[in-house]
Amino acid sequence: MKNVSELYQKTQHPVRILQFGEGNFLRAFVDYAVDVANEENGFDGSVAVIMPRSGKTDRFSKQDDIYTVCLRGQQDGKVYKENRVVTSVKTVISACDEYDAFMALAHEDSLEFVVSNTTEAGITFDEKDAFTDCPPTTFPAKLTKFLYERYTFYKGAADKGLTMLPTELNDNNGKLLRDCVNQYVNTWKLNEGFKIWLDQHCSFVDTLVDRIVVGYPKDSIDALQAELGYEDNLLDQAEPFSLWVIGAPALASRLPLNSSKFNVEFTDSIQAFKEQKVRILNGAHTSMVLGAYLAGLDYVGQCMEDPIIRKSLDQTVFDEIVPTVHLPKEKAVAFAKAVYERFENPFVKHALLAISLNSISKWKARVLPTFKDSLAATGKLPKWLTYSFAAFLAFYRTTQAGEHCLIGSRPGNTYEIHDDEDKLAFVKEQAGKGTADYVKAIMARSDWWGEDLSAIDGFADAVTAHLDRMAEIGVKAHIAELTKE
Ligand SMILES: NC(=O)c1ccc[n+]([C@@H]2O[C@H](COP(=O)([O-])OP(=O)(O)OC[C@H]3O[C@@H](n4cnc5c(N)ncnc54)[C@H](O)[C@@H]3O)[C@@H](O)[C@H]2O)c1
Ligand SMILES: O=P(O)(O)OC[C@@H](O)[C@@H](O)[C@H](O)[C@H](O)CO
Repeated sequence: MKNVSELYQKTQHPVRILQFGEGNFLRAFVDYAVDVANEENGFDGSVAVIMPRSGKTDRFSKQDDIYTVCLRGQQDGKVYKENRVVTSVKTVISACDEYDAFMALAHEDSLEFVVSNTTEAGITFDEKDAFTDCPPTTFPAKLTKFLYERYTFYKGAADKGLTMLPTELNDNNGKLLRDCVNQYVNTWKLNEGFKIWLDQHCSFVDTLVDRIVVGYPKDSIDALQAELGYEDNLLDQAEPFSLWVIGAPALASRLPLNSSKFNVEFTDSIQAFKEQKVRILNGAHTSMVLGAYLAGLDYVGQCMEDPIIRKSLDQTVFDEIVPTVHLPKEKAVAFAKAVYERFENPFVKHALLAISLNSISKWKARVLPTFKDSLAATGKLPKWLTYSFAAFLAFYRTTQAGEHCLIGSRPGNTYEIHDDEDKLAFVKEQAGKGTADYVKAIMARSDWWGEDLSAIDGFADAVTAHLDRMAEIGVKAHIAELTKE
């Protein structure tokens, strides 16, 4: 079978976008949108991708950076199927191994935008980074060096400033990125002219993204390749739904990515979109998947078909999450119902284990604010969100280490637990203690949660009781029991 790159060729467009992150999400979202906009809207742009962490780029170069995005799902009550060969990626460069090539991109006359998705762990400041490092470790440090190179090369020209569009799911991602860059500028004592250029001619915009991307579909790849008639080792699978909310209405004309296949909303008020999406969609994922996995399920679609897990999700979403969303109730309910249809998508298998990655920072960002609002509004611990913390603790509880991960177990198999290594080391240390001590030790990590969760009245006892009951009758039976309370 021929490779996709033997059948398709890269389109030639000036590099308008620098992209930090080579992951599945950006390739099925931004690069896909650019590809469509080149065809439909005359965007005339290509993307230079930077791999922010160490790793090889040869899997991209072997295919001349070309790959297929396979969208599968329901739209307007009909089955939607699209196979699009994306040719908008001009190059993929490793910031670590090809530092000079990375810096040379700062001289590209046509460059206008910087997009990123480095996960919620990526936008951060590390005091150990030095200006002389080539490259420094964090994404914001690399970006600061890149911007400085551009400023120097173009002698501070006003029209060479860049617009940063981070897509990480952190709150106020644009501001967060700007703050990190400013911290590097100050720590590295970069010159006043650069500071002014950064302030006046560059901008950092908050954005919110929404599309379920499952990446390379290991289970169905043979059938997909047979259908396509070629081999594609970078194939990326996702749902048809797309939404990119960009917090700068003035960008609409410069970034014509809205098309018949991709939705972009330019608005001044991004926060309402963000709260609704992160609390309902991501919150539903994070509060459901760890317990559902321990109960024997593997994919989101299976959870939607399982009467017990489905009922637990209904009660979590409609009784506990939706009432905390600061939007008219009908709107939040309608959004939740649409999310359910996306979770039910029979064509895209979203693995619970994929969603389990980094559950500590996810529970903090995606569930804790809802938990606290619900507690404040009702004066009671929300039953399901309390249970979700216990499910997280049950999923993480193991003393067995693997390579850069922990090894957990459920009846019938073991599984890998991936999170920050220092967090996993602490969990492993505490896991062998008595249940109440294990719960308190994790809850007391204010540096993980932003506060000491064991200080919340009754929370530690309630979570301990859930863990005891799960151990006694099994996770599935415990969930079933809770649905009847
Ligand atoms: N997959 C989805 O459905 C989806 C949808 C919306 C948003 N997202 C967001 O996109 C992010 C990536 O998802 P993905 O599916 O592309 O995963 P992926 O594993 O395919 O890619 C992860 C990317 O993040 C980079 N990265 C990871 N840790 C980093 C760090 N500490 N510093 C710098 N770069 C780092 C990697 O180099 C890679 O480019 C997720 O965190 C999620 O918040 C994903
Ligand atoms: O991609 P992650 O690992 O940060 O989170 C898992 C899912 O909750 C997430 O990918 C959603 O599917 C996505 O945010 C939908 O837009």
